Amino acid sequence: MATFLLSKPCFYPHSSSTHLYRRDVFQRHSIVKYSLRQYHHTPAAATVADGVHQREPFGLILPGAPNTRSPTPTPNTSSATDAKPVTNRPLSHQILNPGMIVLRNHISIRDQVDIVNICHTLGVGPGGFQQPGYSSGSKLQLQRMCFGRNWDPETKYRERYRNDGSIPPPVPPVFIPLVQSLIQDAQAHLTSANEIPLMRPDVCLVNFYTATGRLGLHQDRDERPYSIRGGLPVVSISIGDAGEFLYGHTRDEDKLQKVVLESGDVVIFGGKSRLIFHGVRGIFPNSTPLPLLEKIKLRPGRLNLTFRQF
Ligand SMILES: O=C(O)CCC(=O)C(=O)O
Ligand SMILES: [Fe+2]
Repeated sequence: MATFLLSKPCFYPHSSSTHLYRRDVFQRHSIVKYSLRQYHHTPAAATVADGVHQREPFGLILPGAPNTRSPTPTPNTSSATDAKPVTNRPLSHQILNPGMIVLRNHISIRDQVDIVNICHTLGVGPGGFQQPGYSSGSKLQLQRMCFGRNWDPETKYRERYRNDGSIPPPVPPVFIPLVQSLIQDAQAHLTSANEIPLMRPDVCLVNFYTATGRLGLHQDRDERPYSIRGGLPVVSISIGDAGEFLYGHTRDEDKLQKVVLESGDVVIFGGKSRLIFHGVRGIFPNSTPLPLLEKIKLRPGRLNLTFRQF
């Protein structure tokens, strides 16, 4: 039976290095239990006769075996006890703005695999991935699935049903403690925990960008006033290919700042940055870490989950 672990980083230095190492803190749960028992009873499949849109299932995991190539050899200068994090990137953080932080490499490869598995299973089911668009016919340059509440570029959170007649699955419960522990990790780096308040995620947008994917500059401002005015943070997890993320308190492209988000990175923006403008300018193709591709045949591209409290 497949298992599901959400491990969070642990802030204690390894005895022989300044790198920080993870500790697994959550119990393993069954992904099969979550994805199949809980969610696959959602509404009947849409048909053309209903006058609703058909949708091609979009899977995150490609058929076939994962990449079994061993990672590029690196000179082994360390002793046997001097273990390296699996992606060779240390845990670190960067405060980007008041109320906005990036936690680097905070999602373990094992958890990334489990997150991909959950999003794949739900993504091919009712309420799964589709390319959002406008009534004019123009489309966003990504595949998207919502958890908890339907969000549409025109009707925002107002329409319960999607154009294919389905409703989104709820936020998988196993994500809730993960998101909350990420917020707590962020708070530990701030002068005051109030800069990024704790929240309980009940909605999430799950985006998948292929090599040509992107997302225009926008604010996440459609959640309830309680959430927006309270500065309850958006917690954004990136997996797969790296992406160039733009942000700033302005729409002026020249004044925006940018940061490259890699697999396992987490951006949190709340408090004074809750309404920050942000977008994804592009994807760096073939930049998914090999240790991830050795465990799961993730489709080329970038997966991003943004959790919010509605
Ligand atoms: O993909 C990202 O990093 C950002 C996604 C985002 O801003 C959104 O879905 O609202
Ligand atoms: Fe956003």
